Amino acid sequence: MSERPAPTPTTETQHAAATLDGWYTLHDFRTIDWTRLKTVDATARQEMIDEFVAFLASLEDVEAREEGSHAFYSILGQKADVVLMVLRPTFKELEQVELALRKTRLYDYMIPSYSYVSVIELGMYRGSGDGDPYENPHIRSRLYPTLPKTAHVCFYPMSKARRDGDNWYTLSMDERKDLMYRHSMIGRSYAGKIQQFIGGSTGFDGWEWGVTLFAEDSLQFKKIVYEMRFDEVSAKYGEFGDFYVGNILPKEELGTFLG
Ligand code: VOV
Repeated sequence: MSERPAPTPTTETQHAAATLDGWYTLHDFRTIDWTRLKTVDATARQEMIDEFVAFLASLEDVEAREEGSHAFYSILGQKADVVLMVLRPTFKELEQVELALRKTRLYDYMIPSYSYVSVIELGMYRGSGDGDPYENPHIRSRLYPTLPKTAHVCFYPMSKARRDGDNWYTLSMDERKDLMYRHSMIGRSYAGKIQQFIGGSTGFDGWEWGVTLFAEDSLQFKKIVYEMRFDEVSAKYGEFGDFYVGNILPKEELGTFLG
C-alpha cells in the first residue's frame, strides 16, 4: 500500500479540510449493444458469458485477499445497462482492471456510457483522534472497504457551489464544520438503511465528489436525497450531476441477463 501523508490539523482559518484518502475508485458504466449481441449464436454467446463470469470471479479473488473491492450492478433507464465499480490501491491497478475488462470478448458488445474516477475520502472536519489514523482499524475499514452487495445502488457526482453569495470555498472552517455536522446527523438517521461511500474527485474528474449509496430498499435513496436537499449544505451549496440507480447483478445471473 502506498504511504499516505499524515492529515494536517485543522485550525479556525479558511483552508481546506484535511482528508484521509483510501482506495482509488473507478465507476465504469457501459451500455450493451443488444442489437449486435442478438446476432451472436448461442454457443459463442455462452462462451462470452463464461469468460466474463471468470473475469468477475478474478475480482472476487482480489476482494477475498482484501487487496481491493468491486460491485457489479445493472442500471435502470437509458443512461447505461451495467456499472462496474472497482476499488484498488493505485491508479495502475485500476488500469489493470480496465485492461482485463477490455480484453474480454463481451467488451466488444459494450459501449462506454460514463465513467468516474475518485478516491475514497474521509473529511477530517472533526479531527481524526489520537495516533496515526491510517493505523486505526475503524478508519481503515472505511478507507479500504469491502463494498456491500445490497440489492440496489445509487451513484451521482456532485460539487459544492462557488457562486457569488453561496461559495463553499470562502466559508470559514468553523462554518463548514457546523454545516457538515448537521449533514452527518441526517446521514446517521439512515444507519442500517443506507451505506455511503464518498469519493473525492477534485483534480480527477468533472465534479468534486462521487457519491455511491447502497441499500436493500431502493426507496431510501429518494428519502435521503430529498431530506438532504432541505439541509443547508445541500440546499445552498450542493450541485448535482446525473443519478444512476440499479440492481445487483450477481455473476450467476449474467447468463439470464444477457441470454
Ligand atoms: C448514509 C448517510 C450519510 C452519512 C452518515 C454521512 C456522513 C458524512 C460525514 C460524517 C461527512 C464528513 C466526514 C467524512 O466522512 O468525510 C460526510 C462528508 C460528505 N458527504 Fe455525507 N453522509 C451520508 C450521506 C451522504 C449523501 C446522501 C450525500 C450526497 C448529498 C446530497 O445532498 O445528496 C453526501 C455527500 C457528502 C459529501 C460530498 C461529503 C464531503 C464533503 C466535504 O466538504 O468534505 N453524504 N458525510
